[in-house]
Amino acid sequence: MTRPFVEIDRVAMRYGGVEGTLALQDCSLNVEKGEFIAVVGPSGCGKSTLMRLVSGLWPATDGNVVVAGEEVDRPLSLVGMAFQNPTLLPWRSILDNVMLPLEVVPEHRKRLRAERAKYEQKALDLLKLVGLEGFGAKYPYQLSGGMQQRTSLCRALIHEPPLLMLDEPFSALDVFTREDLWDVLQQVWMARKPTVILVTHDLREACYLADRVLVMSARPGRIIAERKVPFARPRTQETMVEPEFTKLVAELRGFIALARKGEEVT
Ligand SMILES: Nc1ncnc2c1ncn2[C@@H]1O[C@H](COP(=O)(O)OP(=O)(O)OP(=O)(O)O)[C@@H](O)[C@H]1O
Repeated sequence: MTRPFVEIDRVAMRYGGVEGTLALQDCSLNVEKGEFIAVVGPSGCGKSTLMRLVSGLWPATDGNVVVAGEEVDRPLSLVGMAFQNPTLLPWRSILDNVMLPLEVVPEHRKRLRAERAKYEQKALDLLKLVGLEGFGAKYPYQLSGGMQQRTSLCRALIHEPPLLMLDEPFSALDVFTREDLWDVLQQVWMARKPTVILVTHDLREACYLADRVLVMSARPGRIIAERKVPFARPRTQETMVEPEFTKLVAELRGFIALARKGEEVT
């Protein structure tokens, strides 16, 4: 049997030393290669902390994080990330912001030098895919928040990372833009099958996009429930009005309500 692509084994994370905040405790989960999972849970339960540990941005206080068979002990280069706040570099054009991972990840730098035109075209194609054709030469301040967020999604995808870590990437967007981007992400996932970990507060988003939804307890966070999402792909607006979809969303909402009260999910 092949190993899961991401293995999180009884991880704990405490910020600020022994007296500090215990964000995660006894948190375990596995993600298979090419699987799309969503992590949901009460506010402050440690979802972003979990993302930081898997990306290697913080070391765990206890337990093990293994990605692609290797212990995570430094920031991973095989990961693409997008967060709620797009954090574009204001002095770089939109195109140059999208190209950034190719410049900072050593193994891409050489390829970029040899084939710049090809990668620029790829960045422009991604911008087109998210509805930003013609905006490559603009600067972040010239774009709306939603457009900046779409740029940040392109930046996460440009180097075709095998692992995509998305921490509430759509939460600041209006509902129409958000649902458009769900379809873009679904399209990218279906075409390339990266392994995806998506943190979201939006249960419809989780059920629209993921193969499996994992529910976290209140802080210190750990996984307390999971549900497979059985709907065929590509999922569409019709999927979201199916009774089974509504039922799944309601069930997950019930789990989170219990978690917020510190009660067990059975
Ligand atoms: N850098 C930090 N230093 C100290 N405490 C932190 C730090 N980052 C997070 N925390 C604390 O760890 C706990 C978990 O935070 P985290 O951001 O992981 O939760 P979350 O589930 O992503 O929250 P939300 O749903 O509100 O986005 C919180 O109590 C938070 O205050």
